[in-house]
Amino acid sequence: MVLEAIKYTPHSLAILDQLRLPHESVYFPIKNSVDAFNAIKSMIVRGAPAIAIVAALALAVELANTEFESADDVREFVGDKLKYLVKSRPTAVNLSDAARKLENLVNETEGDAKTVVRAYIAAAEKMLVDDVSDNKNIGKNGLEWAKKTIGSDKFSILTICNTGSLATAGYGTALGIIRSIHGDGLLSHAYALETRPYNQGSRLTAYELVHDNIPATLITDSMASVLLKTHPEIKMIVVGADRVAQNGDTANKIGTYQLSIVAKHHGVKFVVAAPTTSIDIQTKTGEGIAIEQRKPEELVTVRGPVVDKDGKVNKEEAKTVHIAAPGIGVWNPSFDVAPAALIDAIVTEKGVAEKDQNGEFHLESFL
Ligand SMILES: CSC[C@H]1O[C@H](OP(=O)(O)O)[C@H](O)[C@@H]1O
Repeated sequence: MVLEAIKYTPHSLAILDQLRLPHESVYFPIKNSVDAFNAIKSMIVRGAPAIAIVAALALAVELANTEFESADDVREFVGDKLKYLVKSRPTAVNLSDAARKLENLVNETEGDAKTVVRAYIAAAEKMLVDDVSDNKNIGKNGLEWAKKTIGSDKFSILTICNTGSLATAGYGTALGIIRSIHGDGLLSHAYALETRPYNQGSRLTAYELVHDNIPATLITDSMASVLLKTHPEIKMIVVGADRVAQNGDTANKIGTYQLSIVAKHHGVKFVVAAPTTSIDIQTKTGEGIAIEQRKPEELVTVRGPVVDKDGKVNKEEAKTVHIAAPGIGVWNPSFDVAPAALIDAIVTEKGVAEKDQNGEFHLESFL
């Protein structure tokens, strides 16, 4: 069975509720832009490519179920809804990139209201299809780069957060590279960071690795340094991206920056996997990337199914528990920035970006 975060048919959209994974697999209906905004904001769906696609398709469903007097009414409606959806999460560029492309499309499409609606829906549906093929190309390009750079012996890989089928339309980006390296017989073992505080690693990446029967081990974020020190077979850290600046600085899940430092110290390749829709050529460096601050409750509470006295997980009963001293201050940035200087390669669907002899990336050639 293929893992599907997004279920779409013309006029209807449902997303896998990622707040209930890994213990429950429940699809959540999305009828319009408000449903999509709330699902993205609350992280029922998350992952830079996935939130862009869900936003685009939610508006497609809403348009298909709305009557318009004129083409200009459609254009105004689409513009307003996309501006609203972009506000749901600020750091990942995929959402604002998709919104810009879709707004331009409807403004450039001539004809009556139904023609403009049809053009929007076709473009949104193409994003869903293109994302999966882009991810498979990222996987292929990452595998070829690994063979060239690391060699043809089996090796192990460490990753953070969730960058798989649950963060995209399918296959994944960084986890897509792990899938491709595993599929080629070159993967010895995958290590997944639990990725506090939202636990995308322990809840989502672990779920995908078990689903695909990929040999893997879950570790806490604090174990990453000593794991590299004691496991020389780990030759690569591969991470996703929420926004890659023009110079290659990359915003990704909180904890990524320190992995780039640890990788450098231990001589491990640090690789970013990102579709070109994650590259923001207008933002010159990582200094220009807005970092989303999330609410303290995500750090001081944990929700999950109750484990009864004999260790059995009771999926019928979920509880939220408080795990910090009441009254303590909380800092909860959702992302940080790995500097281009510590990144060995940025793997896209169009090829692999590496730094020139001056230590500079040239990402514009991939757009
Ligand atoms: C291919 S997913 C990219 C990116 O999105 C995730 O963030 P979040 O789970 O908060 O949406 C994480 O940073 C992934 O690396």
